[in-house]
Amino acid sequence: MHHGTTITQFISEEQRHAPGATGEFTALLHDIVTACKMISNQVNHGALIGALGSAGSENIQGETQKKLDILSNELFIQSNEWAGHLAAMASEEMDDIYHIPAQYPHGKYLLTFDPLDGSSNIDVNVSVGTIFSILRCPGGNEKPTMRDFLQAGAQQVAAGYALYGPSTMMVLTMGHGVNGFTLDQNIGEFILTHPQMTIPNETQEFAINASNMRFWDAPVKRYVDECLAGAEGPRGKDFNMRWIASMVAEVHRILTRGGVFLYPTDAKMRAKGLDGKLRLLYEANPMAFIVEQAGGGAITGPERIMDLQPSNLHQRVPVMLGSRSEIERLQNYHRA
Ligand SMILES: O=P(O)(O)OC[C@H]1O[C@](O)(COP(=O)(O)O)[C@@H](O)[C@@H]1O
Ligand SMILES: [Mg+2]
Ligand SMILES: [Mg+2]
Repeated sequence: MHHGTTITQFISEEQRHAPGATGEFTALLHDIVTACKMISNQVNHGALIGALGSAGSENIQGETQKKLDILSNELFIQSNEWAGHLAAMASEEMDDIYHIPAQYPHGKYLLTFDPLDGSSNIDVNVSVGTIFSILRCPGGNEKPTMRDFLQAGAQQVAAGYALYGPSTMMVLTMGHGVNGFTLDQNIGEFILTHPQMTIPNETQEFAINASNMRFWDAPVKRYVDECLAGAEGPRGKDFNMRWIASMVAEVHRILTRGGVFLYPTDAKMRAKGLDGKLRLLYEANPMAFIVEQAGGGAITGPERIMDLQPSNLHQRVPVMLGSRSEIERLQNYHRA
């Protein structure tokens, strides 16, 4: 019986055609895959291993950390620090960059990650995920600094996410389209189940946290109002709405059946000195890379996310992503 293509086979096959590939990148992705399998295992066991609930601490963004946020962060580090592919790492759950300990060899890549995205959903047993992005380290691997991480999203070498839902999936781009893999728990391997994922251009589904409606800027208000007006409104069609509060699950839905996801900035955030909710380096950029590689668009409102020059590690940005024609419309509304 043919079991299908494993993620390891898939990555190795792609790298075989990459000029100058040393195997370092392939090995790095392998370690990331292993980390996600370990996190999947912890998330699946939930209350059985006492993993639910809050850890009683806060991250640099002032958000309460869940036990599984911290555990996932540790698993990601342990799995990726030893092999010599990385110069440094950065994570939502760590204030500063993580230097590779001196006893391990250093490599040429940088890894940023959100170890557990949507963690407010953990205790209610709704889908969560892991998001990651791989960059080259421009300053060499001897003394990487925070500045090495401040690269536009367009510089990403690869990006992906793991989704811990009814099944565990890994969705990956290495800059040649987007492919999805499903974890076969019996053999412990991700198998290619969703080759060449693409986002339909048109859609009738949007996702936004409407509890913030009274704080929205005019272009966002206009867009949502027009969707809500349905067949009788200017759009001439009815729209459906979803809000999971796990960006990974929202992006996965959009990759599967189209749609748009909006987490805009608003008056309430600006009053707190924030530019958005989602983080540029380990949420917005990797998701923008995946969405664009699947034929969709990803903007802040007026600008393409992957063109932004980051100014700090935990920078937040407004995010609008999904079906291309809707993203173009939203961009036009923001530029009008
Ligand atoms: O709770 P809100 O305001 O609806 O925000 C939901 C958003 O927050 C996030 O959960 C942020 O990620 P973290 O859980 O990693 O902090 C996104 O995944 C999601 O889209
Ligand atoms: Mg997150
Ligand atoms: Mg998180």
